Amino acid sequence: MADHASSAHAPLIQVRGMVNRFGAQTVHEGLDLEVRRGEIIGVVGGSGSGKSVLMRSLIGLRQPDAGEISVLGVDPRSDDPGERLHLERNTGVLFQDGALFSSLTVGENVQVPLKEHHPDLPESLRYELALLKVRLAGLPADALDKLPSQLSGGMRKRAALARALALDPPLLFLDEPTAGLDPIGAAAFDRLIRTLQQALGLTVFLITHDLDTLYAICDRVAVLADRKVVAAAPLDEIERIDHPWIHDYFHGPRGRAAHATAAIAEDT
Ligand SMILES: Nc1ncnc2c1ncn2[C@@H]1O[C@H](COP(=O)(O)OP(=O)(O)OP(=O)(O)O)[C@@H](O)[C@H]1O
Repeated sequence: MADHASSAHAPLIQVRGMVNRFGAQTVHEGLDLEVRRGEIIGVVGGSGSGKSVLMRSLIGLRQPDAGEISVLGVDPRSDDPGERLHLERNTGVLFQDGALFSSLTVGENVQVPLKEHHPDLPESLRYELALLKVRLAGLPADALDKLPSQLSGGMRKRAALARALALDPPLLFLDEPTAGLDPIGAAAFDRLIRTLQQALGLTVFLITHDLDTLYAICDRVAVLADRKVVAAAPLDEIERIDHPWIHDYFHGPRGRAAHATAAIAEDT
């Protein structure tokens, strides 16, 4: 494992010159990105700009065509089983659709990573840990014994978050966590992520289309356009960048509304 992973100041994620192609289509061409320890970085970009492909490359589900990636000091596609295990144990992932096992209860879903990585844990302790994560994700204890189909969309997201937190990972990947939630549910989920990030010292890589989320909880925003990250900076800096997609996104009607909501939230 690379030594720089242990340095408190080293970026937790570093991408250099990444290329991703599907046949004749080039999705990323020379993409660079750094994610700093302890930040929530919001990743935005038009539909098809390659946000999910970027995330899949970072969690080792896709081998980029070129470039260097380091996540927690290791290459996510390393052949070394120890390095792969290190990544699996230290990253939590919340996929867009939650990706819960539909035939397992919420409690059993949360216990899946515990069983896989800590098979020697007594069953009673595994149950207690699952209960803790479910409560941490803001669900009532009785959600533990329910099937995902018996929960609302917002509760399913929380259950998936509980599973992502099962192994106490320092790094969390969230793909559109508030998609499909009503504005009040989305704002509550944003607050939950911020609270957990602060309480647990998490680093969060968060793909979103939700401008309210960006204004509410992101420390920096990375903008994907033109097949790369065209800017990664705090929102106030991003808003001032002269780029057509950034301008349309942040200064269109939805951008103005989100800005106004954030200003009101700050005043109250
Ligand atoms: N497995 C695949 N095979 C072929 N093309 C793919 C594959 N995965 C992604 N792509 C293409 O790569 C491009 C980027 O996809 P990606 O899902 O990363 O976009 P996105 O920015 O996450 O979009 P959205 O905001 O709509 O979710 C798209 O044009 C998509 O069709």
